Amino acid sequence: MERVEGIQTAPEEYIAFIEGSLPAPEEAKRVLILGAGLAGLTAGKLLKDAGHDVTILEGSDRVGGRVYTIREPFTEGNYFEAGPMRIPDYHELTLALINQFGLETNEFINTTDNDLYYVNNRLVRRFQYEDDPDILGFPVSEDESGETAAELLKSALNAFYRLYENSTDEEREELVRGFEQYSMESFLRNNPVGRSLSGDAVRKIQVMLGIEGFPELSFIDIFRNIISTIFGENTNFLEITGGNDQLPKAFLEYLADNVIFDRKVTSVINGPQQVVVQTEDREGRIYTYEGDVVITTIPFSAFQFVRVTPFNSLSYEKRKAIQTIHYVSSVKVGLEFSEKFWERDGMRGGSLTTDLPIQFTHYPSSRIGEPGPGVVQASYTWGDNARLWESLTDEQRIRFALDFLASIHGEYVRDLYLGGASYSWAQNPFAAGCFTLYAPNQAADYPEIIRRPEGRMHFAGEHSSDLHGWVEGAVESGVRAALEVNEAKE
Ligand SMILES: Cc1cc2nc3c(=O)[nH]c(=O)nc-3n(C[C@H](O)[C@H](O)[C@H](O)COP(=O)(O)OP(=O)(O)OC[C@H]3O[C@@H](n4cnc5c(N)ncnc54)[C@H](O)[C@@H]3O)c2cc1C
Ligand SMILES: O=C(O)C(=O)Cc1ccccc1
Repeated sequence: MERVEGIQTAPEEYIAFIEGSLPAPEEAKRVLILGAGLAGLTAGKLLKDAGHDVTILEGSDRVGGRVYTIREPFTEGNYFEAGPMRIPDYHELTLALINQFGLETNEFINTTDNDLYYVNNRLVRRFQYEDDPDILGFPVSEDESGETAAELLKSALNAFYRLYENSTDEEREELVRGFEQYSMESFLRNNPVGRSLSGDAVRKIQVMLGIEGFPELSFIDIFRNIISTIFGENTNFLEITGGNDQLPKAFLEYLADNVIFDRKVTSVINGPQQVVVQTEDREGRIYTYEGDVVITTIPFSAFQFVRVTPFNSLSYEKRKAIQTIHYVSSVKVGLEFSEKFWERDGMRGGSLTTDLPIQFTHYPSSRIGEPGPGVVQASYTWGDNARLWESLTDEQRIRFALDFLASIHGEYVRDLYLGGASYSWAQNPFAAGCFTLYAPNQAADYPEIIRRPEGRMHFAGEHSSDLHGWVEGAVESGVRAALEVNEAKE
């Protein structure tokens, strides 16, 4: 499935702002930025470069937010990405930042013909499955047999896909409004513009394309953010060699004087003359900061614990969006082994897809062929599937993930196991979820409501972009909010 042109592309001039600078402002402002994730760091750097007085208040003790590379307890420089692992090579703003900071990248090998599928107790390779799409035993209907999940999905989406691809921006807005009522599952089962699929064909798509975790969520948002990207046939991905946390850390070198850690924001006074932000540190000590404007990048899930006054300084719609925007959960488990056994099993990058609770396993794309220990992202789950793992302790997640890997690669891998780590984003109070995916009936009106400034408050973060769940969405929103503040007249 090709990526639809115009999806996931930021405004052209944003690259110029990142590579150059914002236009000179009429007057410098005191800017308070809430959150030192990629949105806050991007906005902070642009506004500092433009001459504003920037303070970034971060609740945790590190920059990066959902960009989080876990390095303990792994050995020899190994790590696993608890957050982003892959950057599409057309996410130009993210690539511009990576290049600006001189960071090295390597291909993230998202899929190979050797990919493993372990479904309905059958273990096959991708080339075998593509040769015989019924090999995994989904009881699809007669006219649905002989088609892979991607082919079934493409046939069901084609009409909408063509409509969307050949539409102007205005026509796309109408399309979004016309189709926002559909969940992924309802669209596929009762297709308003094309082929409807049986429940078992939908199940095959959900398992094989990993969206079984959230079939009840917005068809439009899943189409825009997953289908034409991750499963786009010609999407190439990259990763930052040595860990994706090097991008936020590179920002910190430049913004060290502007970021204040251990400052959990508890309230914002969005006043007519200025803003006042109150924070707490881990010992409960209160710190208050004054500014001319505030940019909040705090995920709207966690933002519900921040008191904003005067109450009417935020509109009813904004408060409704803060309270009702949907966040998907996610849990990842990384396991280190003394040998890269997976390479002997033909896995050099690529993935395992399974109906077992681990859902997705991703094999390393770097240090391939080098002797010594390696870390496998043994489990990556979204939505309902992630909730299974949230119920477990770190040790239980590691043990279950090891059990499932051993059932696929052989019991001998247990003897090679060195150590592991897991991470649940729903259990991080500064994220309270993994990323935004709209529920039905949110895709048309929410974008404008979420991102529009109100009073002296500006809103950035992946939730405020149309690239939900991507670093690119965070960066794009940081540029937009910085531009708004830079141009705002007092
Ligand atoms: C599991 C997972 C996998 C992902 N995979 C990919 C991928 O492969 N490719 C990709 O491009 N993107 C991926 N993403 C999405 C990407 O990580 C996010 O879109 C992006 O990092 C969000 O950046 P942000 O600045 O909007 O938010 P965040 O990174 O969440 O930053 C918000 C900041 O605010 C801080 N904060 C929160 N509450 C408070 C408070 N009350 N007071 C003070 N500070 C506070 C947080 O600590 C955080 O530092 C993934 C995300 C997850 C979780
Ligand atoms: O690439 C990934 O793993 C992501 O998390 C990106 C993403 C974005 C939106 C929905 C699902 C996955």
